[in-house]
Amino acid sequence: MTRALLSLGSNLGDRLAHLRTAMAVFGDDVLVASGVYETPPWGDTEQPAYLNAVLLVVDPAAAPEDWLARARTAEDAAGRVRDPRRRFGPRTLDVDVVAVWTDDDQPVLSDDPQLTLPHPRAHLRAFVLRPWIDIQPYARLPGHGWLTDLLTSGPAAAEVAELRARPDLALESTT
Ligand SMILES: Nc1ncnc2c1ncn2[C@@H]1O[C@H](COP(=O)(O)OP(=O)(O)OP(=O)(O)O)[C@@H](O)[C@H]1O
Ligand SMILES: Nc1nc2c(c(=O)[nH]1)N=C(CO)CN2
Repeated sequence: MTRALLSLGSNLGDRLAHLRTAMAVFGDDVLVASGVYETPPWGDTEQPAYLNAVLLVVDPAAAPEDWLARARTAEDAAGRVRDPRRRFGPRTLDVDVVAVWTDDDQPVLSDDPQLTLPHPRAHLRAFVLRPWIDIQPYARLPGHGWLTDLLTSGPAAAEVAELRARPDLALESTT
């Protein structure tokens, strides 16, 4: 199992620093990082705006559950506190495994509640699909088709216009 698309989100504290914490945890396995977008809160609207980005990561030795374990490591490193009473509530860092592909480019499918693949809400989220198409214009979200179609006529299409690119907030530090 080698490739994964990860979604990063932060809306508490130093949001960019938290996204960069995730970059650091995945280190050399980051093949491409998207640009950063400022996005209105989805699912639970009474919270601050998020910064969102995605990473395409590659590790020939990583099983799907390894990506999830490393996502949790990144969230913990950013000091995430879980509030079980608030499902889509604010957080320093959220790292979701959007999809995983095998060496021979087959999507990994799973209905395990601990690691559902692809992520069951990815197709509903402009904050995942919009940064993703920047780095993989011809990608498909397994089970949901082309990103181009999802962004133009899928359930998240109307939200795309609410996202704001933040080229001033690069994930990869140039200094
Ligand atoms: N593809 C996936 N990526 C990340 N977590 C997943 C995935 N599939 C299932 N999970 C499980 O979801 C549980 C809740 O994760 P988390 O607290 O990050 O959810 P959330 O961020 O509030 O909601 P969402 O997953 O919709 O962004 C975790 O215990 C994790 O094991
Ligand atoms: N814009 C935006 N909204 C969210 C996000 C996120 O990353 N970005 N993450 C959530 C956690 O499930 C809930 N809502």
